[in-house]
Amino acid sequence: MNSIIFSENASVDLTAVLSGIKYSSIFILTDENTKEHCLPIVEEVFPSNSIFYSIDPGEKNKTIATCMKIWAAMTEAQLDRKALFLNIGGGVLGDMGGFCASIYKRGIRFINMPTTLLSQVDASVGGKLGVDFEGLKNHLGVFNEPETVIVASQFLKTLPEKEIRSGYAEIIKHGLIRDKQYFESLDFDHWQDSYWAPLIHHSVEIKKSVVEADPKEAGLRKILNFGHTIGHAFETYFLDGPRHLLHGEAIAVGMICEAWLSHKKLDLSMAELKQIQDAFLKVYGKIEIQESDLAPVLDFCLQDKKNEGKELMFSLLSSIGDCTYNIPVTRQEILEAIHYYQNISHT
Ligand SMILES: O=C(O)C(=O)C[C@@H](O)[C@H](O)[C@H](O)COP(=O)(O)O
Repeated sequence: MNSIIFSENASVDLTAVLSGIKYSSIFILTDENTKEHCLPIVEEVFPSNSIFYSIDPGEKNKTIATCMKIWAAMTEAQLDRKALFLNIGGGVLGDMGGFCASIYKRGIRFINMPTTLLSQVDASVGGKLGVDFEGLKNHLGVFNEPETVIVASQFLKTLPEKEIRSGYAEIIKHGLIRDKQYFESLDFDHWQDSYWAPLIHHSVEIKKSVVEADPKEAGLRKILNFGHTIGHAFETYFLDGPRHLLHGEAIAVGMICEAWLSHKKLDLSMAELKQIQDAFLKVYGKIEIQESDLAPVLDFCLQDKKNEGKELMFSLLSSIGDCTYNIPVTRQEILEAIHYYQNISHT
């Protein structure tokens, strides 16, 4: 498992990390947002021969086509196998940059500096790397750990509220799957005023405990995917259109639908289902789903990585704080879950 540094000062900690690694050259990947807002925070640290490369931001650019541009830039810069790759960005950039580093000349070392709340509490742990393919989320990828991850709270100040809210969904998920007390300690009415450092720390601890027990998702790690079968399907379906959803917004919908499935198929009580849906609706409101959305969303669920053969396998809650995996769910049940969501009254 890689080391994770919780940093109060990104420049100081990056300097310390780089001075402990021998490398021939350093390739720094940013996107157009982090180039403007985050790179200046650490720029002074890099040697004069560093190579900087920036990509367009957003999930729609998490593709092999973008990887090919990155690999071309690495090749043009003549990076050798002792080169070091540094990702400064959110989950999309970290997953894709780590993937590029892992494939280039059969793999060079990389460091992650996650800059969004989402990537600090989620992608910072567990080495899931890759890209979307033919519209399917993370369809191509590998497991590979960075040398080090530097989680610097400074970067959060550069984010719009919508991005923070997106990351908050993964924090809520960590409570739901592993720690009821954590879930109940969250203030859904005033989530914007949360003190993020302890939440990031605790979420990382929860995720680490799961990943350490099952690094390659043979079993237990599937609980981290709660809300993601239906959530990823909505995220993918809305990706290019005007109803585009951030990852956290999509999995918030997914977690309400999958909480309903948990109530129907496992022991999640009606009271806890209501507690969960109220929490998400307070923070994310409700999205409009039309009948014509249902068939394509169901088709995307068929491609989920947890499925076995033709069987759709979900991670569901027995109660808040307790998640079980490999629960078969039918297409009809998914439809019912989405109908449940559509019919919730929310003002
Ligand atoms: O780390 C994991 O394992 C997770 O499932 C965490 C998820 O929150 C994360 O979004 C992950 O990238 C999803 O992976 P996928 O295997 O469903 O593509």
